[in-house]
Amino acid sequence: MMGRKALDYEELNENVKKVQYAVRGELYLRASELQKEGKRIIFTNVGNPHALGQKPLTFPRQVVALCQAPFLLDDPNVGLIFPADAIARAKHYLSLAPGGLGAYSDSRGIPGVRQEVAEFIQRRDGYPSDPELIYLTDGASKGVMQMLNAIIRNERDGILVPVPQYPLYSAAISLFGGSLVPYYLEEEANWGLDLVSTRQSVAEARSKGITVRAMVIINPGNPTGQCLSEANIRELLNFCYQENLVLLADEVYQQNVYQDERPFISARKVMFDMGPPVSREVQLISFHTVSKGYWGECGQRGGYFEMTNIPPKTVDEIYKVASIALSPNVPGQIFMGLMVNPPKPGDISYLKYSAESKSILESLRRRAQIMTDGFNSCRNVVCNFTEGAMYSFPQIRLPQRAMDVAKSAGKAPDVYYCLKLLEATGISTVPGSGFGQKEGVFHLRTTILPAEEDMPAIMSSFKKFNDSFMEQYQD
Ligand SMILES: Cc1ncc(COP(=O)(O)O)c(CN[C@@H]2CONC2=O)c1O
Repeated sequence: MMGRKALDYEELNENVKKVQYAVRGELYLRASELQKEGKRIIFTNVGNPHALGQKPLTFPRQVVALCQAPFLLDDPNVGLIFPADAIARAKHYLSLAPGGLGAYSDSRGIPGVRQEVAEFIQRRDGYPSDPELIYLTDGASKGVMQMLNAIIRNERDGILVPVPQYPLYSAAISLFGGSLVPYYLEEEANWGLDLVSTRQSVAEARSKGITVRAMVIINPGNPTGQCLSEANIRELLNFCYQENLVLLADEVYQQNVYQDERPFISARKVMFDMGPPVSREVQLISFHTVSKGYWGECGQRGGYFEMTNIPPKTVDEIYKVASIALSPNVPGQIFMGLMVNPPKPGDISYLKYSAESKSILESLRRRAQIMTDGFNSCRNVVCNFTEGAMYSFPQIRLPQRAMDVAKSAGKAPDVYYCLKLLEATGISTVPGSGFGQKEGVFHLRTTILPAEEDMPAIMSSFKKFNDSFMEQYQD
């Protein structure tokens, strides 16, 4: 009888078996089953704009199409189909990528594209940025995982993560064998940050022998949608300075802002505005992606992280690890270059690019309002407005009887509710338990991405389900 094999379940790395990732968890799997049975499913579980009908921006696709098929550039009719600035840009990127899109690039990404990212950051923040400290990655996820892997040494290393949080963080911390140290966002304060309770969380972790090493902020927030004010970010930077924490600033939704009171401001800009000692001492990693914003190019897997105040020897180690994967995907890098360096006023494609972008962003803003109002029209639902990002995270107040029935079915109350919602309406959401929430309080996360014309019908379908659910289970 042969002994167990390395890839038998029982023999797997325990960290692999422990890891959870709710965005594609039980609800998603059930929704996929129902879809196979022919039920119409509205997949609002993932912030995946093009999967819900959003059209890609024209200019980037024109440039990448020409980069993917450079023989088109030799066609005498190419100018009849592609605008001159797309042709010029494609030639520019092909000159930056020796061997074209089929060749590995530098493990940190194409230098010329990293230069474009540095110039974008300089324009955005008003402070110099060094392309040598910017690494292009296969989506922001890979950058986040690489940095967490570098920081976590063992299970006594803690990472401060906002709760509710985007489960990439809990999953990666678990996978790398570290400890998640939660800091709770205050729903009643519009998902605001409470540093007093955060300090308590750090003190409690330290009393258990945890070394808190880094703090994650997600701004704008996922799933909560809040936008941090400049004052909030200053507070956080002072906190990281005092507690000697690395700040991991996840800013992938920086283009997705739907209110004017708190426009996006980067952690890096606030840090440099503060000046020394904070601007010299706090180690900061900032993340961005082409998956979000009004681009929504999730499948292209374009992302970057920028390192600030990181010692050269550490940068060398980060480079070494990046080299293991040889090269970030090259098309994704070109999408990143195009996103940070889009057509400018006067360019042939500027008007079209600007009109397309504006239309998407304005529609997202309207959809955020429609969804928030729809949830708040239900007597047992309370929903903060989606100030930014792409999600709505309503609190669902459930009758005790519903919670008892859920428990007897072996389900968390919000999982039970979301499964019933899915079966009744085809709306596929993620239960709040997948993001973390305070004890006894239940939420669901959906996206504001369904087509605007479908939104009213979706919200009335939700309200019809919710009201009948409440009637069925009222105490
Ligand atoms: C806060 C945050 N950071 C990073 C990522 C990863 O982005 P990349 O595509 O660049 O790897 C996501 C994706 N958001 C997931 C995907 O869709 N729904 C979500 O909650 C995210 O929400």
